Amino acid sequence: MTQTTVDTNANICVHLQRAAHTMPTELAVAVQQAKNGTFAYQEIDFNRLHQQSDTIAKGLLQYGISRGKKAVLMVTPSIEFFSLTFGLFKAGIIPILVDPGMGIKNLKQCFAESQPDVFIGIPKAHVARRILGWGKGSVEQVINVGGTRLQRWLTNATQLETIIQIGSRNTQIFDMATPDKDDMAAILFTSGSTGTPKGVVYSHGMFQAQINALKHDYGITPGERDLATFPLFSLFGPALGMASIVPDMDASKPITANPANLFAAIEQYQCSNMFVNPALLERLGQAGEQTQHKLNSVQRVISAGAPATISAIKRFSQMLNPNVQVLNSYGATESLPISMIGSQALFNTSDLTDQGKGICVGKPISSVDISIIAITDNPIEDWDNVTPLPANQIGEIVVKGPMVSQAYYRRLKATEHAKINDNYVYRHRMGDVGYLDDDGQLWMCGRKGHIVDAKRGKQKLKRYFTIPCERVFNTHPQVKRSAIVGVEVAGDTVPVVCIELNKEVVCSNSKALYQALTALAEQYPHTQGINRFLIHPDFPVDVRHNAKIFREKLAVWAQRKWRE
Ligand SMILES: Nc1ncnc2c1ncn2[C@@H]1O[C@H](COP(=O)(O)OP(=O)(O)OP(=O)(O)O)[C@@H](O)[C@H]1O
Repeated sequence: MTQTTVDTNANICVHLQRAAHTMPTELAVAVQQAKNGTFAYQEIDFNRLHQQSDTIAKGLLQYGISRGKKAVLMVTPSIEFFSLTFGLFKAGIIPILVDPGMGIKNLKQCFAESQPDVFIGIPKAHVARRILGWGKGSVEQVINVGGTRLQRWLTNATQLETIIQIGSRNTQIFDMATPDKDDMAAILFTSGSTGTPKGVVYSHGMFQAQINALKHDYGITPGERDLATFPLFSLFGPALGMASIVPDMDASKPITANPANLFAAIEQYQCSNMFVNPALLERLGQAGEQTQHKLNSVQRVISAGAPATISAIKRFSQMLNPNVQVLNSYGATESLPISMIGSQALFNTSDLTDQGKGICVGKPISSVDISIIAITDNPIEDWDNVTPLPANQIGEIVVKGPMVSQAYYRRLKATEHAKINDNYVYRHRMGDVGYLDDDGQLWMCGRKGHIVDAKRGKQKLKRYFTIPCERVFNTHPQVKRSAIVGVEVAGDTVPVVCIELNKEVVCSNSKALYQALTALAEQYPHTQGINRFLIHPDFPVDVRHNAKIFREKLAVWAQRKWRE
């Protein structure tokens, strides 16, 4: 490997190649298998991972899957998942990554839209593919990973072992694909919390920028060990010279994870880094509190994907050594990470959040430019026609930077609505609203599509932003969480706040609670006028984060309730 190859090739695998040369026998990936309280681990070092992914790349190409083809990858985190993904990148085949947690209907839509040429999956995925017709009409080759003899037979697919055999027969040194930084590297689907998931086109340059951010803004160094609970992030480990330790859990439903498995993996490998989403942070924090568990090796915790509550971070932090921070990251599939705030600084903002100032998501990551613009549902073609809003004014969050995606896959309308041309580089409209404060910190005030405009007939009376309103009501001890929605009453649109009760506090009288919440609303100008509440037994939320409230569903429910 020459230095020139590394510098001029935007393929993420050059980092793996480099690690294979500089630290060949160091651990790259360990995968845990838990059974009745005992743990086994499968391990692979950087050199073997590099070799194995080379072999798979050769095998895939020789098998007839040419460069530029698109391959759905539905493989659970395992050694094979890592070697396959790196193998695909090396071969120049574009992986399509979907979260199985998004549900059958959404998955079908994702496959119809992304038109995969190849389907690579575990037996369960193949059985679903065959029954539900996923990829019918576009998929030409199917490859199965793992399973029992019967399961393999049911898949009616070529086995990964066959691909490896084909690749092994070719003993020539493999030259990985050398894409340009703007070439498509992968298609990643959003979680679909505001509608149908959208395929985000990832370029090699975006992955590169994410790796840079992890190195420079998060301070990750080679030789570290990461408890990898999210498949995409776990891929960055080996690219950073950091080992990914994969615990035995269902990554698409983190809330169902067994904390004992995760604690054991951290202990076994003395993990210095953890990537956890807020749902898992909450679950692990509760378990840690019960058993007085300590995570002595952990030096850094990265939380991303959805807002984490201060109480959950505080509880979790009790397991950490003093001065170890939970780094809260803000971003979206389309652009990640955008900003970050450490837990110490976050705790100092909690009073402002409770008063309705939004959630502080910190300062921009280096090389990211954040602007706030006037809220509109229309497409904006050119940045030259936009005047950003001054500090402290709520508007749409717009971002620019090397990790910002430039388009959705085959979704012209969505691309038109989300991208703004700025001298041939596109800025991304996050679909969130918020503001920048005088210190340049970003405050999130909710999703644009969830704003409630109170109206008399068609005339707008007042605008309510979700997070600033809801956080005021959430300070009431009987409230676990709340969600504001718009309901039509006699031709007018009125704000209604749905309440999920805190089960630890008994609520004997809903009338008294509503009175107390109305009085709370009257205390702040931005919540004044809210006086309708409904108690909901259990908010519909996304499975991955257990935090993103499906407000569209709640609005329908609230409308029906109001009519009853
Ligand atoms: N730290 C954070 N604090 C508050 N909200 C966050 C944070 N991180 C992410 N989010 C929210 O999550 C969104 C990104 O989530 P993701 O990319 O998974 O897709 P989604 O928005 O849930 O799905 P879709 O775009 O299909 O509706 C952000 O736009 C923001 O609303």
